[in-house]
Amino acid sequence: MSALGQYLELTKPRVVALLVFCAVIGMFLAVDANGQRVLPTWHAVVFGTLGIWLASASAAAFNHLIDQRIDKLMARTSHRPLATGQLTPMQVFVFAMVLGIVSMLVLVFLVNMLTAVLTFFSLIGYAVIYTAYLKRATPQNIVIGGIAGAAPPMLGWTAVTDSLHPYALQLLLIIFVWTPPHFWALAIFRVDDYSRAQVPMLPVTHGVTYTRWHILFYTILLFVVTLLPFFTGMSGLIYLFGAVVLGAGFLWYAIRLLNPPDELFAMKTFNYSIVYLMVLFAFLLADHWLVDPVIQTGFRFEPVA
Ligand code: HEM
Ligand SMILES: CC(C)=CCC/C(C)=C/CC/C(C)=C/COP(=O)(O)OP(=O)(O)O
Repeated sequence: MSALGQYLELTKPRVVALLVFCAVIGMFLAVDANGQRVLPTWHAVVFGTLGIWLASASAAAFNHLIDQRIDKLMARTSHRPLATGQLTPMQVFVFAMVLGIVSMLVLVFLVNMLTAVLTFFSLIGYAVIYTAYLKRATPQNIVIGGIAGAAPPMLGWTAVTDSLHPYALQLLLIIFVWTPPHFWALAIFRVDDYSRAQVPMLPVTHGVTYTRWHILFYTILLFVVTLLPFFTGMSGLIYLFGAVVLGAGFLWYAIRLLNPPDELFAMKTFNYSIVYLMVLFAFLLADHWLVDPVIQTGFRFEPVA
């Protein structure tokens, strides 16, 4: 792989693509203090996206740096630039720092301080709190660490409005509850990797059966949490339809995973989780802009004056 390809690999491009997709949708879901739709300025969209993307890429590069010992031991990650020695730790450190600093400059000077601060906490939350500490400390690592990965729609929202709205926190909550079934499905498939590297992921510490039940529990919780945008008046019937159909699909996978038909089923569940989140957010967006708010149902959130 070319040097450019190696650096690109450090940024976890596919994961970060979905993070940024959710952030951009967060921008286009923003409402003002009166609950009216806000059309974001091109300035907020371009620089907000750039800043959030650079910060996520920086966090991903720091994760490569801190996890190099673990990555070398796992089949899934053994090809990574640091694991193979194609890049040096110093190169990765400088790259991660440059991305992080540029992202902060963009957000502080071209977006707003609130988004910069929240993005900074997300970067530290993933790169330091999750990677350097939680990942090695507890099987609840990805549940708690999931808060950082769940932040992007909220960051997109604040990039546009410069204020935090309960609706934005609802979007964070959706990704937060989605993360455990997303990750544990993969961890079941890769349990040998994690046990070889002695990372205390749930299937290693508590076994695969226990993890399957946890996936089902979080998938039920996710089904309930994804109804919130409808019942708080943030979204309408188009979204409700999408959330119920997608959620029923996820439940089908989670229930089947208790007695999987084949070895690959956990991986299929993991792949579904990614399609699920992408399409769910597309439904939020479509619902927000395609339907006249007057015919939306549900209860509209009334801000406190
Ligand atoms: C703490 C939270 C999370 C953990 C522990 C986690 C874990 C993982 C792992 C281990 C992979 C496999 C990566 C690879 O093989 O390269 C993965 C893939 C992926 N994750 Fe997550 N994830 C988390 C949160 C998220 C979030 C918040 C998003 C997006 C909103 C996301 C989107 C994706 C995507 C799109 C892939 C597929 C990448 C590919 O095809 O290579 N993840 N995740
Ligand atoms: C600023 C901001 C929004 C930051 C969020 C950063 C970010 C890239 C979150 C995604 C979460 C993720 C890929 C976790 C996997 O880490 P892992 O170490 O468990 O997986 P690995 O073994 O594939 O490295």
